[in-house]
Amino acid sequence: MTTRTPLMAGNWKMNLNHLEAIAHVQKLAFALTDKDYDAVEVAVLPPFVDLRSVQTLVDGDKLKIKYGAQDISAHDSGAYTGEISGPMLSKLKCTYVAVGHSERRQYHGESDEICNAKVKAAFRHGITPILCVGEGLDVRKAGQQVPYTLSQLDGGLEGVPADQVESIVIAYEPVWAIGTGEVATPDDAQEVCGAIRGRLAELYSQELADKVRIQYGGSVKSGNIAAIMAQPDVDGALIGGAALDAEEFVKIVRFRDQ
Ligand SMILES: O=C[C@H](O)COP(=O)(O)O
Repeated sequence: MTTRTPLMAGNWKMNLNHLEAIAHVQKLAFALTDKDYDAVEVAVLPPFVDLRSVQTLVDGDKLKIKYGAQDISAHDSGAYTGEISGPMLSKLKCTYVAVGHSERRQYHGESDEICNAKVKAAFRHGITPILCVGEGLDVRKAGQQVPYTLSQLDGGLEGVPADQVESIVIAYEPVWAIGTGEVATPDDAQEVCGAIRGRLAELYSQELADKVRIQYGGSVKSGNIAAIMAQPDVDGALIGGAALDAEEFVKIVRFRDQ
């Protein structure tokens, strides 16, 4: 019997300016009820430039919605033009930060070593990393999705102690399913999410592995979320496109009603 609270996190990617962000979070706040928040943790990951506006709204209206960033610098300060540090995100009271999203790995050359440094930077400043892992189509076609993803997991967690890892969130996002409309089957999601939990048990302990939330991400919508959430090792979703539509995101949060 799991006691893990599902985490539904909307990764807005490079969408919604700060004014649109306010309107969007207001729509979510209007629709979501205490019953929703009791059942599911709800978070949004807006672009950096929206975070102060979202923080002001969440603080001012005492909203239960959580928020976080889409990336974090591995460094805490200094001559790193364009980067945003852990102390800056922590000052904005970010609960979460995505680390190693496949779009960061693909377009910004983020290696497992960089992701590992970013995981450590997040923990250093009291922010929970959502470490993203997952294979591309070539790896999936070769049937190597489990070893490939576990190797990313190992790299991302290198040297991270158990007392931090027990609060981490892992997002399994098969790259071939991101923004393509191609959803992994519930069995595909379970295969890799189950393997991730198994690996956490090997690296740390079964007790720790049972605490860690593992999300699925990749073309999640209200119509497919219930079957994915029915899998024993899937504890939520990292939602891209569908999170930009407030009504659709709320339906995903209410996956139990589907
Ligand atoms: O972070 C979210 C994932 O990349 C999934 O994006 P998507 O729901 O648009 O496929």
